[in-house]
Amino acid sequence: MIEFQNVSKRYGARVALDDVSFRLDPGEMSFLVGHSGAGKSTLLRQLICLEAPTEGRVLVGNFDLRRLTAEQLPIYRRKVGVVFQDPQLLMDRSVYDNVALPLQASGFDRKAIPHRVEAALQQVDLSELAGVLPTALSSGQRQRVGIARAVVHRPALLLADEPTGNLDPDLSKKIMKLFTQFRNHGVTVLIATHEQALVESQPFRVLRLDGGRLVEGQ
Ligand SMILES: Nc1ncnc2c1ncn2[C@@H]1O[C@H](COP(=O)(O)OP(=O)(O)OP(=O)(O)O)[C@@H](O)[C@H]1O
Repeated sequence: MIEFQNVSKRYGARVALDDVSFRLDPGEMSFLVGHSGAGKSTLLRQLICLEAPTEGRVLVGNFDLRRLTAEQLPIYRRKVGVVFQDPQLLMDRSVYDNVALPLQASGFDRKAIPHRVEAALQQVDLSELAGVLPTALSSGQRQRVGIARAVVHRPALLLADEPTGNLDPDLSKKIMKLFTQFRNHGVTVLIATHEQALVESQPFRVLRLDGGRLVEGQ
């Protein structure tokens, strides 16, 4: 599903990723760990095509990210769901509207949108709160809205950057359970996190970056 081939990323003289190679199989779930500044977010940015590597190649499914055309980029992006530490919801729009937004923006069949949004909200156990504003939600609920928004396109790949960073341990476990459920439906999941206890409590592969080098999990 994902293959990094000798990927390096430099910002001027600063090396953020240094000759990183690994593969993730379809439906595999893994953690991306490492100290602050180790290169976790940089690695995720290559997968979202926010940046290109300085050297090396990133393959995702049938896509070689270096060779994506302008027409292929939005098609690729719809195959990738992204969850951030702060879900950055639109506070003046309902939960439903927040989750519907990516579908509306991509020109998804309008008649099919309600069904898709309801299915995504059901997956994160928020169906009953579809009509409320995010201001009325707890931080754990807001994060679940962010996850519903990330999966509403039914992506094959789900990336998360510190998705439990603002949550207490019980809520973190609940979020992890959701990721595991997506994995059980065949989604490839890669979660960048600082939370060692969370990583140790789960049976998944660990990719560890240290100063931009992949030192564990290749
Ligand atoms: N746009 C940029 N311009 C210059 N340097 C950058 C840029 N983005 C990242 N870096 C540098 O690349 C290195 C890796 O940063 P990155 O944000 O990927 O680490 P991280 O492991 O995600 O850290 P954290 O856990 O603190 O988010 C760091 O030295 C960082 O300062």
